[in-house]
Amino acid sequence: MPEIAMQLTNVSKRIGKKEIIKDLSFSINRGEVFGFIGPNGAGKTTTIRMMVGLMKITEGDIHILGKSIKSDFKQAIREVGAIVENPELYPFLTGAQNLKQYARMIPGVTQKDIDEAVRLVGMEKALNEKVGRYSLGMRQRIGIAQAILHKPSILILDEPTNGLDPAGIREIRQYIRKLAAEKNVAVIISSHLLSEIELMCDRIGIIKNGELVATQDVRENTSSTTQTLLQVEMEATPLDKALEIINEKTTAAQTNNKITFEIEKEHIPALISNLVEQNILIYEVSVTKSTLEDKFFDLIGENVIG
Ligand SMILES: Nc1ncnc2c1ncn2[C@@H]1O[C@H](COP(=O)(O)OP(=O)(O)OP(=O)(O)O)[C@@H](O)[C@H]1O
Repeated sequence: MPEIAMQLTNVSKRIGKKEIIKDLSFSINRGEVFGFIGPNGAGKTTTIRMMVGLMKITEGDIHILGKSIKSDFKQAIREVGAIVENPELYPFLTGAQNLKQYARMIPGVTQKDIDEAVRLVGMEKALNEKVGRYSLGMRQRIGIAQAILHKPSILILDEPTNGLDPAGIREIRQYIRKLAAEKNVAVIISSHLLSEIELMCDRIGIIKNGELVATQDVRENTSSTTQTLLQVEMEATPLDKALEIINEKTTAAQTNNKITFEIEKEHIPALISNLVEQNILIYEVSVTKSTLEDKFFDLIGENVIG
């Protein structure tokens, strides 16, 4: 049984008369990377601020390893590491000096803990350079190292990929996955760009207008049995004839000379050879996976993918 790291139960937030978060309930397991996705203004930051105790919960509760953030705040928050705004770092100090300085404020943190955090975010090499010379991605990684110095069970990152280039995003992804796998940390990452964090996450929760619209297992979607959209550009062939030729029960749609088949990946070779055997001229074959983005788009009903 996976251990629940964080449980939100009917969490609502009202500011004045405005209901910003509406009855949010979901849980995140240890060792899991959970993407919290939604368009700008959906309520991600508000939810995260409640998760880390920066904002009061109007109704409902959040439990961290079983401890209520409302009634047992100290015990609960001990298990949380977070970067809610940009990590606060001194640009004129080195990465190592920044971490030492920060560690001084946390009782019980040793040099060994610092070294371990540095290893986990892969910052050993640049540790003695001034932070002012770091790339944004490197700063993020030092920020993550800071946030995990006290060995929390949950790491919460609000929009960690904001402003990062693809290489920076790839690096963050790598270290976040490592943290979840090696340290059994539950990682919660918010973003309005699904494409940027899809590959980091085991599961995503989609929020819109303060409500959780859906949660979706990301792994499920990449399994080999997933239906694939196969677009074939061929000489003009009526759809029903094409379907007869390929001898497969599939859903298909036609636009001009292009037919898009929805089939399982393992059936693609047979489909193509059947067409070729019937002397149908094929000009182009391309695969568009039935991606999470399609699902996301269906759920949100607007393009917030970036
Ligand atoms: N203090 C406040 N008073 C009134 N309304 C607020 C307050 N804070 C946030 N809101 C509103 O609550 C909604 C959710 O905001 P929030 O910042 O949580 O969204 P978000 O999903 O994090 O968006 P973004 O990606 O833009 O940061 C928005 O409509 C925002 O205007």
